[in-house]
Amino acid sequence: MTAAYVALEGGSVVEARCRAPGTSHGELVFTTAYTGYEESLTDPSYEEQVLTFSYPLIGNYGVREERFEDDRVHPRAVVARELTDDVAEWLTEEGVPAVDKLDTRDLVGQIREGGAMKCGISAGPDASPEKAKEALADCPGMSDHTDIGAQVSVSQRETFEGGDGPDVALVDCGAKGSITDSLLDRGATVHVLPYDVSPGEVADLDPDVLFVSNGPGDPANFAAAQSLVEEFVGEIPLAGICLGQQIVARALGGTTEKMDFGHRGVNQPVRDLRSDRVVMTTQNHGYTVAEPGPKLDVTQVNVNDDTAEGLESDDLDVITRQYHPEANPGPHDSLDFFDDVLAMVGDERRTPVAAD
Ligand SMILES: NC(=O)CC[C@H](N)C(=O)O
Repeated sequence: MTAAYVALEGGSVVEARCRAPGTSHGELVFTTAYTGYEESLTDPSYEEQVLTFSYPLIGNYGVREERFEDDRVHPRAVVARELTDDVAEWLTEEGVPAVDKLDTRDLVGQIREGGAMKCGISAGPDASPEKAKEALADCPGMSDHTDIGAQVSVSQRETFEGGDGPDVALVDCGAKGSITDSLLDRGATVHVLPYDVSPGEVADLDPDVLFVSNGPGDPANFAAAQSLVEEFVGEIPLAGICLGQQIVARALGGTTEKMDFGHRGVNQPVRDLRSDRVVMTTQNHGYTVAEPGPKLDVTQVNVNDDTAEGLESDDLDVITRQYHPEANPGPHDSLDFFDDVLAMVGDERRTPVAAD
């Protein structure tokens, strides 16, 4: 068995088996999702993180490109109890180190106790505990990645023609492909814009909706997208998913903070405060909105810890979600979010979550 080592903040080093060689580091986080590894591993929100799967067997239904959310793997390394050959080969081709045959239950327990932590990984024929520790010592904190948007965004506008629906300007801070697909499915035309697009370029486009995507890292490091929201709020309907919700909140006078270990999985319960309906949601975030600010109402909360899951303003035409209504992976219970976003165009806005 080719060796691998995972060095953790605090000094411990865990021995593992190499499934894809290399040296890497990142913020060690875990997802409890038991399916959807193809989607999670290609989700740009995991940029600069090392993803641990708490579910013990990853890869048992192969690797299919049609499930990918982007054209490359985003976590800097992958940790699981057991990775199949299919996934090991894929990650080897992608140059993303992967390790298995370690006690992921213990690792997840440590992250829950100590919070998301930095780690260093050394895997392959030349692997050593020292190399893993050196990689850990070089690991920046998540908030130190001050221009992380540049690593995941399109560099110029890409337009996807839809039907007769509205024109959506999607600010790509690391967008999952399923967000564009969900809008196209509803007849919208989607203009995918760089994360640092100027207000002038958006004004020239004259979209019907400004939509801020999900993405990696600290929302405080997306100043350009925040300025866009400040510029266009009240002029154009605004939507946001995950990082997008955090950026919109910050732009409208709210605050964000880092969570201990975040929410990552496909069964996070969310209560809509107006209908009292609870839906299961897909989540992947380590920051959260602490204060929504004076202009936004918290309309949905996480049942487990009461954090803000939905923010809205009827007056300003703003709807955002902290979770991932586009699913992929996970439940489809919240796909109607996209109907609600498009319904802000014109006068026919519906109640965001219908009571049963
Ligand atoms: N999925 C996302 O958009 C993640 C948002 C942000 N990077 C966080 O960790 O909170």
